[in-house]
Amino acid sequence: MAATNTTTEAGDAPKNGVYEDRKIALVTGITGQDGSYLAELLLSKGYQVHGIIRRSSSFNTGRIEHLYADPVAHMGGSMHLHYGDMTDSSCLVKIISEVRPTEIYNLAAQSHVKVSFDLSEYTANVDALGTLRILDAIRTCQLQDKVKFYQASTSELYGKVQEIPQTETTPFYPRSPYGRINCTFLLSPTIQFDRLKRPSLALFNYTFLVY
Ligand SMILES: Nc1nc2c(ncn2[C@@H]2O[C@H](COP(=O)(O)OP(=O)(O)O[C@H]3O[C@H](CO)[C@@H](O)[C@H](O)[C@@H]3O)[C@@H](O)[C@H]2O)c(=O)[nH]1
Repeated sequence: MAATNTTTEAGDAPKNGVYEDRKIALVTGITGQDGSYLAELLLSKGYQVHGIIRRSSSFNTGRIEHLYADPVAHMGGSMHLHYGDMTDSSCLVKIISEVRPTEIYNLAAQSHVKVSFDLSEYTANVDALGTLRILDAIRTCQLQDKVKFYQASTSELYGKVQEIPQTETTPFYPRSPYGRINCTFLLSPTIQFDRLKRPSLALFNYTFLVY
């Protein structure tokens, strides 16, 4: 896998401060199940897609290799990968300032419920603080009025469900560190950025609730 730092098109200065004509998406968790499907969809819609991936000694790009124009050389096309980590604020600021995305999709997560009991501190660091780091990076790059932000959430918010089916008004009842951490960051964009366009979706195996 060759992670690139391509910023030529993405880093173009906005005309009169307007970014809306550009379709540049930054996807965290792009190597995951949902991130890879999202990247595929965005590319099919003509987006330039930038993904943040963690360094790994074993290959972790199996789900997105077909999205390169040249899958053998891992090059070409509209997908660009950047090494980064949700626990590293400086790399998030650097990537966002270089890419200057018009849309950010935060799908990176320690998403395994059982593992969230075993690694609760790490899960909170990546899932909750990682989200705050992205939001802070958007503000540091002064993009809060220009970027649309999407936060992936989870049906684990409802853990011990209080009503069936769940709706936007169903009370949360998380029963795992993963679910509880998702409750925390679901509220954080509201607190930090009144003006940020920020849909948050609880993902229900591909049925979506929009907040
Ligand atoms: N860059 C970066 N990526 C990370 C980090 N930690 C985890 N990731 C990435 O986050 C992705 C998680 O992928 P999966 O484990 O396959 O999870 P998923 O099923 O796609 O989960 C997504 O959907 C869930 C709901 O269906 C969400 O609840 C979850 O938060 C996530 O967005 C992977 O690409 C993983 O490498 C990190 O610190 N840095």
